[in-house]
Amino acid sequence: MEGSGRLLCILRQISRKTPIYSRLQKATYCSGIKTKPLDEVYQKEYENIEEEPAVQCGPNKAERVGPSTDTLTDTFGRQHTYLRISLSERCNLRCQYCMPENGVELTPSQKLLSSEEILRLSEMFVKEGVEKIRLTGGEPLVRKDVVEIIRGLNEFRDLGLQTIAMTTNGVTLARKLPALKEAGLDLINVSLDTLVPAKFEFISRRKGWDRVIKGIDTAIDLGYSPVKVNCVVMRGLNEEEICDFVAFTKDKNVDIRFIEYMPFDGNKWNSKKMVSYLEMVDTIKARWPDFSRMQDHPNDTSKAYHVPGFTGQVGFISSMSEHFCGTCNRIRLTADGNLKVCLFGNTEVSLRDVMRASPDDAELRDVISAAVKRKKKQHADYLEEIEDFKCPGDGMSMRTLSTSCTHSFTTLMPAGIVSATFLSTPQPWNTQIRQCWTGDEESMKYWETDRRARLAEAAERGDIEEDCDVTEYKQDHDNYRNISENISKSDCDSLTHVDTAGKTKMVDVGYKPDTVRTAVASATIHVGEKVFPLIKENKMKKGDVLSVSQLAGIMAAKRTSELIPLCHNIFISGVDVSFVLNEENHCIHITSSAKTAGKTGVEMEAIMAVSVAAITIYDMCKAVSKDMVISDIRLEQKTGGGLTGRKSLDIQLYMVWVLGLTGLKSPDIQLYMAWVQGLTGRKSPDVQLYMVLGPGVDGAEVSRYTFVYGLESRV
Ligand SMILES: Nc1nc2c(ncn2[C@@H]2O[C@H](COP(=O)(O)OP(=O)(O)OP(=O)(O)O)[C@@H](O)[C@H]2O)c(=O)[nH]1
Ligand SMILES: C[S@@+](CC[C@H](N)C(=O)[O-])C[C@H]1O[C@@H](n2cnc3c(N)ncnc32)[C@H](O)[C@@H]1O
Ligand code: SF4
Ligand code: SF4
Repeated sequence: MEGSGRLLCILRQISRKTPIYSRLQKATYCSGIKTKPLDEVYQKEYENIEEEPAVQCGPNKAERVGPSTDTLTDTFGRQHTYLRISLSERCNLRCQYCMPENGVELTPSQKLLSSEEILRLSEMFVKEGVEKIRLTGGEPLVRKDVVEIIRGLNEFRDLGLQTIAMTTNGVTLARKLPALKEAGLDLINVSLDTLVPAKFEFISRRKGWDRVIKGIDTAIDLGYSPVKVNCVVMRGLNEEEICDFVAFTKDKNVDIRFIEYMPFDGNKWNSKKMVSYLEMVDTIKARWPDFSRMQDHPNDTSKAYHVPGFTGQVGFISSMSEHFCGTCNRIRLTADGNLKVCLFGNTEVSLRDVMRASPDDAELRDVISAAVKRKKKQHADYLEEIEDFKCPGDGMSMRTLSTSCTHSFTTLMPAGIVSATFLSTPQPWNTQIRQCWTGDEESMKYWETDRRARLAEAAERGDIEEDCDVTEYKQDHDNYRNISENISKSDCDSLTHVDTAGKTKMVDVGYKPDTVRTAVASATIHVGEKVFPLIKENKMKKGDVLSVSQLAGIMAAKRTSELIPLCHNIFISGVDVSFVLNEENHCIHITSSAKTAGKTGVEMEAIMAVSVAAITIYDMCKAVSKDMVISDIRLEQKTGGGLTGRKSLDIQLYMVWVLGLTGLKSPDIQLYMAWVQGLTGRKSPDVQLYMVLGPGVDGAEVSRYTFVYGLESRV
């Protein structure tokens, strides 16, 4: 709807929502060109309009919830009644999808907004029609004057401010929330991406899971309802926890909001890591078929759902697959005082400079109005620029890729019976994630360098928040060390493939018991500077190099016995191939893991997988350059084999759970682990856990414990 039609619509909205006629004095044409005051031109129409239900108007069907003035109305008729203020650029976590490991470059403190400046700007925004202010960041709670700021905002209720909200990582929430509430905080959103403490540490590169849970519980205890919990879902990292998170809403009044992973500068986003809203709904419906949609609130970013009978609810923030720009009512203020009219927009205008130059609000209003009028219709333009972004129509291919991820477990719940399939290998969890979290070189480096030293450095820099226990960060991380440290080098004392007469023979493994065996292999292909960017940006004419090579590797592993003469044909229960791109050296590191439950090992399959994946990369890229070198094909580690294997399992534990978790919790597993550690003298013993779960036992819960301890578990 263009011109006067849209304007009429706006007028209808305003008449419905705004009893104060004077607000109309400031309204202008939606084209953004300043014109005569509305009362002169459209008085007649205004008078003829009766109150009526919400009208969706304009090409974007903008829903007006608030009576913001023209200053905050954009050219698409969207009224911006929701201001998000970043209180700090700093953060006490380093979530991989959000911040680089060493944090962001910090603005000098004199350039940051003081609390007085934040309050002055807020007051002006509220006078212009902002009804909701959300404090965010960085991490808002690292700001020392946060309580004073909320107290100051609370003074603006009479001016029209209805809601003061905060989004926090929750690490220090439990302690600070009573004061925040007393100062006037109405709503709280807490971010939590995993229910597995050790995984939390991997994702956020800091400890603190238990603190966040405590923060959520404190918020519930203090009467916040619902407490919204934000979970960014990333394939290969936490997607398998979606149902666990839904189960979390069974008895807790929380609103779990699954967020589609969004691309931001340098956060290594790629479409394969993104799990779309519809895919998540499918996953949940497979377990709870009556999982259903609820009524959304206007302007909500999330689509509300629930499992009937559950206390809490679920939401999906589908910024990528189904954007909600049409009803956008948000603007943002950065910690250094820039106004950002769109989360994805590049344009920012400094309100700080205008404000510091003049005590008069009029100039500020003009600058804000001009910026709001420049706001684009939606962020799709930005997404189209991201070559890797594909609409979730191709969700199937994403799903296909994810099925090769060996560490993930599925929790299958046919009515009343709990069973779970655990495919994790007996390595510390971080190694498993490293294999699955493809292409993330930064994470690889992180685990490979001495984190204690780096944490001490961070503490010295003051990067770690004052009230976070630094000593906690410095704790020994032995638990997470790669198990390969503990596996002695293969004792090649005899060559079993050659018989005494020097002829070849296939070793009879018939007498060996079936045991679970895993192998990890790696290879490197140096592709050179011409080819590297084409692979990285997925621009190779022949197709998606990494996806094709991944499939080639997996297929090759399955056919190893046909190609290597004396190899046994074994049943492979899982195989995964992943890649890490090394920009500096223009090479790709390929890792594979293979798994079987049989009489002989799977290292040949793992080695085959990386070899063929490397050759396939060569094949896909040879038209661009033939200067590629495949090197360093090797076995990284091998586990399993029971008492007859060279790198034998330390122990197999059998456990039976029939009475639910009351009788068996994390400490029990800890106890067993201590016992096995004592028995074997190894810090990370190689343990296979067989579990028989009875009805009423939460398989997912049990799996979390075993996952944390890096146990191989079979149910
Ligand atoms: N596209 C887009 N996504 C946003 C915007 N604001 C928040 N989000 C998404 O919503 C997620 C959760 O943000 P929160 O800080 O909890 O805020 P919120 O969802 O607006 O909170 P409510 O006020 O409870 O609706 C973010 O991680 C983003 O993914 C926005 O302006 N545009
Ligand atoms: C940037 S954080 C700031 C507030 C606070 N530090 C926190 O983590 O809640 C606000 C929200 O943005 C989400 N977020 C950050 N990076 C994201 C990304 N790449 N994709 C989707 N959501 C993201 C976070 O999970 C969090 O819920
Ligand atoms: S806690 Fe929030 S601001 Fe900090 S790194 Fe994580 S998402 Fe980003
Ligand atoms: S991307 Fe921009 S326009 Fe779209 S909802 Fe977010 S802030 Fe609004």
